[in-house]
Amino acid sequence: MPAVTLENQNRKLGGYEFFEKALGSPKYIVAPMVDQSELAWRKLSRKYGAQLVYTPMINAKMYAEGSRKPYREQNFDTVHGEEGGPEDRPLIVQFCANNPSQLLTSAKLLEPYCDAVDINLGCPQDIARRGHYGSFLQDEWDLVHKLIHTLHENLSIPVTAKFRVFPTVEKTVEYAKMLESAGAQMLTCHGRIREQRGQRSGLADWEKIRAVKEAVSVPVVANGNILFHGDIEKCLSATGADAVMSAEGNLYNPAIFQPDPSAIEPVASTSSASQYLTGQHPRNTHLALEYLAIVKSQKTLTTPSAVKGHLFKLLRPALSKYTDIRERLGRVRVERADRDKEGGTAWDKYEEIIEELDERLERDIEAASDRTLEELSPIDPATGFPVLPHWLAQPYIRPLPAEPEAAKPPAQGKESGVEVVGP
Ligand SMILES: Cc1cc2nc3c(=O)[nH]c(=O)nc-3n(C[C@H](O)[C@H](O)[C@H](O)COP(=O)(O)O)c2cc1C
Repeated sequence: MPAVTLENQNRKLGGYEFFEKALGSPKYIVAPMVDQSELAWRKLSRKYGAQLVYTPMINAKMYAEGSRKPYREQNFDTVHGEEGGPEDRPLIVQFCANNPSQLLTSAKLLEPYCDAVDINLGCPQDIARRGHYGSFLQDEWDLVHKLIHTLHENLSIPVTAKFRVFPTVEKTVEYAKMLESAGAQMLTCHGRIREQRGQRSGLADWEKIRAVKEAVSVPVVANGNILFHGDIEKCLSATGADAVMSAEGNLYNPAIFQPDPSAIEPVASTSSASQYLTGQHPRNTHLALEYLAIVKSQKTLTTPSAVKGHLFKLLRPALSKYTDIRERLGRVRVERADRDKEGGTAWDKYEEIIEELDERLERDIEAASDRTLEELSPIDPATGFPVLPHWLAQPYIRPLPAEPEAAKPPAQGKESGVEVVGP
């Protein structure tokens, strides 16, 4: 383990100094997302207003084991200079780990390419239970302390942590204080408990995030319940947090952070869609084509599963109407040879199909040209949220589960829970 040098400790920014000087006081943050917050997506998100982006979670054990070279290449490409390069900053690299020395080995390898290293303490999935990481470390405070403290003592850049809340405010606050005392220089608080996952995701609890923010001195990022642009300010004022982080909202609409300057004044009536239409909702086919152009322009390879995942989420509203296109997109296969060529023929095939979809959307837009966006966005009685026209990027809102946890009214209005499909 490398020694703690005075030079390291002196150079290192902490807390708000780190937040302001190294990160540029970001308010809009894209979450770490396995197979979805990859370089190409980070670039698209930044173009549409994201001010800080996390890498997908990297497994520190596998990354540390140098023999598994493909794992390293697939998870952070240090060869082509794009990942962590000037266009990819500020950037936080996230690891999952349960072994401080493996974590340090991996973090040291990527330290030159990012502004901080984050530890995933929130993943609730079975894979995390089996791998003994994420939210399953919530009961092992000594280990969590050690993971954070090891990076705090030995990296030249700060360590941060992303965690889920506990069932009680008291325990949540105590945990957050422990993370801070271990050396975390920024905390991201996901306002759902470990059991809130999959169909039982329900709502994030912003009051617990507020309690954390009030209890610690380092910057706090609020995560959960951000579906529309308007939710950002609601969240910031309800939690007092320094920034918001979006995962699913960003995947379905990477422009979620951008206000729409032409938006009409929101009407204070719950039956009106206007209160949700204050942000930008670009045409989804345009976003998909823009994303593919980024994928094709890079030397860094994007995994076929990441590309497919993004296209299906972005285009979801349009594909629900044009199911023949959905089937054709689903049939596109990416051969190994494609992946090694620049771009690859599969990306061209996707483009061709999406351009055809775009022509259909163009006709639909023309046919609806005499109607306002609000008129075209009826409220869905099942969710209480508007459904925008199928050509626009928009959140995917699932009805809340009929479980008792969903019966709890949100403290701040009508924010809905979304089913979390990742860690
Ligand atoms: C596709 C996907 C992948 C995710 N992967 C990660 C991950 O790698 N690390 C992590 O800490 N959280 C991960 N998450 C959880 C999100 O970062 C976030 O905490 C959660 O989705 C709640 O935010 P949201 O309500 O904005 O979706 C993932 C979520 C999704 C939807």
